[in-house]
Amino acid sequence: MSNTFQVDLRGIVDLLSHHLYASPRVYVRELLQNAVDAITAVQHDEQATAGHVSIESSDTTGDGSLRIADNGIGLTEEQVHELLATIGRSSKRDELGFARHEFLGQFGIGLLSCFLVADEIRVHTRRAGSPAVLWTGYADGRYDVKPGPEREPGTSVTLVPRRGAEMFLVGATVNQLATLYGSLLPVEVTVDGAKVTAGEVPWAAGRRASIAYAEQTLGFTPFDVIELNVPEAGLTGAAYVLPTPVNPATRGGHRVYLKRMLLAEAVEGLLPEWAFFARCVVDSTELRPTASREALYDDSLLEATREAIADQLRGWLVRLSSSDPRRLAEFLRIHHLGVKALALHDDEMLRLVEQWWPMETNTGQTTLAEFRARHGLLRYAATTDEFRQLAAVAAAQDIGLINGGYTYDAEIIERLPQLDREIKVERLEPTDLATRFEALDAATELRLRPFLSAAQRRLDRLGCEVVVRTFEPANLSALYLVSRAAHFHEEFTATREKADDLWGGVLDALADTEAPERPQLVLNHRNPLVRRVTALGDPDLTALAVEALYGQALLLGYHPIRPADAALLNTSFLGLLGRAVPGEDR
Ligand SMILES: Nc1ncnc2c1ncn2[C@@H]1O[C@H](COP(=O)(O)OP(=O)(O)OP(=O)(O)O)[C@@H](O)[C@H]1O
Repeated sequence: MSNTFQVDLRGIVDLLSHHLYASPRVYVRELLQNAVDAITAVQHDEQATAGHVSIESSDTTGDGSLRIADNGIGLTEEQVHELLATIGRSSKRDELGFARHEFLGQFGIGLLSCFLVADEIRVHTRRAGSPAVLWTGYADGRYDVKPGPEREPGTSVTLVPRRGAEMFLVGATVNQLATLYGSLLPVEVTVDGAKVTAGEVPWAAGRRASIAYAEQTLGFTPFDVIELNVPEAGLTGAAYVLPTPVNPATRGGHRVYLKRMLLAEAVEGLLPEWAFFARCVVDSTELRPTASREALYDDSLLEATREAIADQLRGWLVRLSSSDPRRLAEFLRIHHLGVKALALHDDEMLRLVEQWWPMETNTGQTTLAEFRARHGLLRYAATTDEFRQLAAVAAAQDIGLINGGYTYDAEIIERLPQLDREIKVERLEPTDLATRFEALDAATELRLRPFLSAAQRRLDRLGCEVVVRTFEPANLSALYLVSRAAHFHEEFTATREKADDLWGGVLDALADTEAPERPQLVLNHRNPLVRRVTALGDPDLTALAVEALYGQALLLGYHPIRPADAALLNTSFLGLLGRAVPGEDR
């Protein structure tokens, strides 16, 4: 024996309201959609008069109910039984069950959303050539059908509000919702007699109208407007470039219309992540909604559309670079983070950054292209700290240096040879500069030996090696240089000290057997103060001065100050102050 499933309507309505639809407000959208589809259907059938949808809110009906009337195709009694009373049945699918292209609806559940705000739905309908029918559906799952009063072909749906949902049916709310969802519909819609449809899509009405639309609906005056056109998705629209920076991690949503009915105001997935600098408003005839009609169905067409829009945005940037570089520079000032993120995997964007984005160098702000033209290669410091340490010394020795420490910059520089094998890139490390330091002559070296060993004794416990060299600029007294290996070793030792026995054992097994070079304090013998310090006769004062130079070099290079360093800075400062202030202790 075969039986038929029973459906508990209350359960279904509960499911829809809590899990499918974001808010009961969507009932206006579903009703509008049915009315527009009915008009579309009649326009396909015969030579029809202009379609019209009129909504009367509870302000006009006066009895708390809402009525929406269309002059669409209407239903016969047989269709009423089949379509209105069967959940999931829709006239908008073809024999194979695919959504028919010309309609907005497809799932056969839209009318149910009215039960989110109504206890009772009355549908008064007539198909041309058939008698009028009155169908009444109740929230508890019952419905009845009887002959209705005479009327023109078409349908009117009346909602009797549920207790507590009356506010969804009042004029102001209904007007706001009909405008939100339906203002671009190709069929005229009125609410309590006032027209809410605009006719033309705003991005087709010229640049000025398009900008005014962005100001009104998106709340900003765009930096620029890019026209969008993706024929395979039947998509037209505009991408509005944001006039202020946004966090690349926050995903911007886009305003999407499907067949001129608003899908949602913050749809994700329409643009690739890198294009966070644009907000789009688009209308598509081919993209599909999810059943909630609040998001786009993620299929291969959406993917192809995303790529096509990405191409159009990329094309805009490239065009700007050739036709209006100053405007491009302005754009980059606002959105450089996004463009740089994109440059990490997109050659065109990489070229754009190389040509147009000014980076910090030790000879001022210049683009990578200019830098390369001047210095022959791209020499960079990988962190801002390293750059600060090296910039002045490198400049004094006529070595150009780029600060690769800002977000993405080092990766961008490293990726450039992939674009053009002619481009040479070199990472400069603090210790690389040591080779440019000149050794002292033998006599001076000999003379400084006692000073050096005293200084070394003083700094041994801090794990630092003291050397004296001559280098430019002369006004720089001392540099603290840490190689990458030494830097790693410092971190490693700190971890080993904190680790428990088991983990410590593992770390020991990993440790390099050879001790790495120690950090160096390089004193500059070209600096007059350093010369005087090396010539001091007083051992206590020498020690204080060496410690002060060490501390100053740490600070200059933005090195981390360990507790031992802080203690040393403190004693040397107070010691020197003690020496400098005249008078006897009392
Ligand atoms: N105003 C109307 N005029 C004519 N037929 C209508 C009207 N409203 C509903 N119908 C009929 O009732 C059927 C069911 O409507 P319902 O809104 O539940 O689903 P749908 O519009 O087919 O799909 P979706 O769930 O995607 O909205 C429709 O397919 C349509 O045939």
